[in-house]
Amino acid sequence: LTAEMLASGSWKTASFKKYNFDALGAPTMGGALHPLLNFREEVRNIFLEMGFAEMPTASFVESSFWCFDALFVPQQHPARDLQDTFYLSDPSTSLPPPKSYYDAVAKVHEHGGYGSIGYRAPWSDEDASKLILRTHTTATSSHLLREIATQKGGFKPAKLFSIDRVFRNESTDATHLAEFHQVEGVVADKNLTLGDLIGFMKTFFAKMGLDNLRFKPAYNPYTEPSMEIFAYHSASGKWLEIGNSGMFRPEMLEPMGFPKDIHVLGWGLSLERPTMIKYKYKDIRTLVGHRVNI
Ligand SMILES: COC[C@@H]1[C@H](c2ccc(C#Cc3ccccc3)cc2)[C@@H]2CN(C(=O)Nc3ccc(OC4CC4)cc3)C[C@@H](O)[C@@H](O)CN12
Repeated sequence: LTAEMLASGSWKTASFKKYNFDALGAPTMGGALHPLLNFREEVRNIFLEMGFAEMPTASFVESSFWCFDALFVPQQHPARDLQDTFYLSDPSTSLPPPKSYYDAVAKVHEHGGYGSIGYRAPWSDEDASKLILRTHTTATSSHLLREIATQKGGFKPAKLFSIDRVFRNESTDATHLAEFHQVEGVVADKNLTLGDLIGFMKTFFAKMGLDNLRFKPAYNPYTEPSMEIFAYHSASGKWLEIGNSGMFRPEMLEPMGFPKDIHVLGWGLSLERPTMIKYKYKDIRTLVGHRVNI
């Protein structure tokens, strides 16, 4: 039956086969979650079943103060250079946090304190106020930790996680983009030890199917001791670097207002690296939709 037959009236004399009401319609292609968002849900569920609460990570823009200074990252640190960090031009600066906290951070950088000799370099208010695209979700952790340390009713233990986009001014290639999703777990409680950090990571990574872990001493400005984490990946038969971790330093926690016996541990990894391995992507740019001439 066509439009012409209807218009000309020839349908009246035409013979048609019996209408098959049982015929199936054309198969419709159902939608699917993007692999990255699929894996993000898997990681979110791992944290939730470990009793962690999700941090509010909506601010991609942060001040250098919260992304670096509050974390005791020195103002001369190369990570703060233009080739590693995206700086905003308009607006280019932010308002400082409450003066008492700001001054405590400036003091520990310039003169030390809490057993630390500090960086003994002149503090720059201008550097601390510069607005950037956050280079790690640890910037959000520093906001939340400050809130926990100063909340009404005093400190209460916390288990927090974040999974969101971070931005680094890096050249792109098959495994690096100028942005990626960082996954971060943070625990604040009385007298936490390195053993607790290792225990949390063993539980977390075991839920990702990584049981055989090794830890290697590393350096972060905001954690001491710090460790890189490696896992034996049976599918590839290789040891893979799967993240970084450490115990946040007193030079960061005490200016925030934490009592001396409250320790904070943290660990982090990316979302893209495991997703690429799980879904067998060779090039990260095909994972996130950049046009790639492979
Ligand atoms: C600029 O690079 C940063 C990113 C990203 C990363 C590194 C460190 C942190 C952190 C942290 C931290 C430290 C202390 C306290 C709080 C947070 C977060 C993300 C991954 C971290 N990495 C990473 O994700 N690797 C990884 C993770 C899981 C995985 O699972 C597969 C099924 C087997 C495979 C690989 C390690 C490397 O890929 C590394 O080369 C790239 N790293």
